[in-house]
Amino acid sequence: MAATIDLTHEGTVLVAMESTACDPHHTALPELSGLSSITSQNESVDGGEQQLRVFLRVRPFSKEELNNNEDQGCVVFESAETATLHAPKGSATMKCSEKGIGQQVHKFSFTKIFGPESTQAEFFDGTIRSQVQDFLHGKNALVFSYGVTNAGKTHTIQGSPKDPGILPRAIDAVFRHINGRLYEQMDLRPYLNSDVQKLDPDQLRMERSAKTALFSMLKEDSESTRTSRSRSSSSSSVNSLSFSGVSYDQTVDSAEGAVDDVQYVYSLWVAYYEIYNEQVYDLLQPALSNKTKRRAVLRLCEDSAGNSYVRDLRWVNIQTAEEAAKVLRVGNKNRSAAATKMNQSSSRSHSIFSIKLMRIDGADVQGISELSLCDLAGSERCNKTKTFGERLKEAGNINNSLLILGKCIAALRNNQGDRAKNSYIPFRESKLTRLFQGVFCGRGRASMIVNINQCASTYDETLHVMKFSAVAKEVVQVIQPRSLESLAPRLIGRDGKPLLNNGVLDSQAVDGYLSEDELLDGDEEADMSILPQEELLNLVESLRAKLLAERKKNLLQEIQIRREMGDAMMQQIMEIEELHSRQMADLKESYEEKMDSTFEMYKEALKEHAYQCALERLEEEICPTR
Ligand SMILES: Nc1ncnc2c1ncn2[C@@H]1O[C@H](COP(=O)(O)OP(=O)(O)OP(=O)(O)O)[C@@H](O)[C@H]1O
Repeated sequence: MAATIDLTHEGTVLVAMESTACDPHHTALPELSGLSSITSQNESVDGGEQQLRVFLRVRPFSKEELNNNEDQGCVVFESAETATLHAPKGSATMKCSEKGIGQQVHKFSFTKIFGPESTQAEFFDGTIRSQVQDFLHGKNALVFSYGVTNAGKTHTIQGSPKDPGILPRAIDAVFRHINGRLYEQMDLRPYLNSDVQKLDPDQLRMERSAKTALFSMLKEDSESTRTSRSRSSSSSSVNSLSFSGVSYDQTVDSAEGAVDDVQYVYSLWVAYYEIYNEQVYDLLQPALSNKTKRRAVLRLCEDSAGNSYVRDLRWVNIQTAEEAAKVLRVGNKNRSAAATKMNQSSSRSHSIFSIKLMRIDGADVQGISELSLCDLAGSERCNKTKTFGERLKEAGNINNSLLILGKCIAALRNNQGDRAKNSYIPFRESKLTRLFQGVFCGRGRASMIVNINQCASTYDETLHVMKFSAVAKEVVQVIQPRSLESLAPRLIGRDGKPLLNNGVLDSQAVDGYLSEDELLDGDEEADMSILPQEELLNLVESLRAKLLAERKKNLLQEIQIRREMGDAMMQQIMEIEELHSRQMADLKESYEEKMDSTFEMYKEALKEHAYQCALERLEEEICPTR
């Protein structure tokens, strides 16, 4: 079989197959059985280039899907890295190919494919386990799952209590590595993008009580669940997810933890937030008021090095894997409550669970690394969603952020083909891509998980997802080697100014340091409606004054620009006029020359004619005389 893949500049992939001699009902993936080794291809720890790792996970059919005849052999596994999609009858792809547009069969390759029989443990081992190891050694990592609704994204990332996904497994691996070497105080908290804030005793007290309050949200919940459980025996995975069910081969983690980094103790902090309708919400902050259930909108800002971070995001210090599970449960609970309030499905937002790990040596923080797991919203397109009112805005925003993600990936891929080209990458056009920018630009390693189902009814959407992933797989990440200084984060005090750095006051850092307020983006919108009335009036007044001043400035600028443009145009007109009169004079001269020469020609011709006539007349007169 031969196949050609043509990547167009819009980021679409055209795949042409010359033969389709594969069994359309073949879904087993023999090469994948017994998979337990860590994928080591394309790995680089200390900088260098590597391809973006793209993993395909295909979920099994549910009973209802099998009853509804959804199994039409749409997905065929060719090898552990290659799969083909076969358009079923009735799909838009099939209809197009019957009209001679496009192909019925599309072939895609991945870093690794995980078929319907693959277990959660196999998936973790074969995908992000190596990234978790890098994270433990100070590297940043981003994992994001992409696919249509109901394709298995949440199952892959969170899983269920009995069958935990990559997130609980990653946290378990981290605690196994730490192996009791925990920094038990909570006085070093993540700050901005990759700095650390030293909390004073007051702040520490507040931090502790905030953590207790956070976990008490679950207690209330579990009491109400207990009463409701007597009514319904089924409990959702959201409320009962626990990491205790994690079981896999831990020898690698324990061995590595025992050998290196023994001098360090570790402090672990987690945050859980979502991006819905292009607004960032903290999933660990309860609604602002019980009445409106309005949530605070968080701002996306940048530090002095241009790295994005979510301002006022709640970071929670965790001491056990069980505490991390609790944080996840609180976040899931707030997420589903907000979704119910908004009459929205939680799968319409992008949710991000971030883990920050500080390596502490004595009194110094030696390094901080971040692992983020992002469950993207379902990637189905507008025509399939109920596009009215809020839903239209929501669908537009989801599609837009995924579209921008696609554009960024395509631009990254195009730029690497021709480095001189260096075309614009629209990271700033969506919140999601602003957050991912650092990792895509070399501040860590990214992996993409592509989740698909095999249903015939969603074939066209699945094909779209696969095309997206084909572009992503072409991206080569250039990982920046981090110098020793940049490994040590700045330690910030209560006033937001740098404290001691390795025991010495860094005066240069103090001078060059911008406080968080100074770093705020001017163009960033916040949810103003949450401010009290008086503040809003003051804000309106100051904005009005600013607007008037801006208008005046703009008017003066406009007059100046108009004058300059008028002068420039007049100059141009005069030049054109001069050019035209010069051309006219040249033309006149050349026509006069031509006229003179024509006149001379006619004169010669007339002379010749008169001479001939005279000769003829003479001849006639001479003959009779003879
Ligand atoms: N690998 C798998 N093995 C068994 N069941 C799975 C697998 N993947 C997904 N499922 C099941 O399929 C259903 C849909 O999965 P899931 O909720 O994870 O989809 P999703 O892509 O996150 O959807 P949404 O975008 O709506 O959140 C769930 O019932 C889940 O348990």
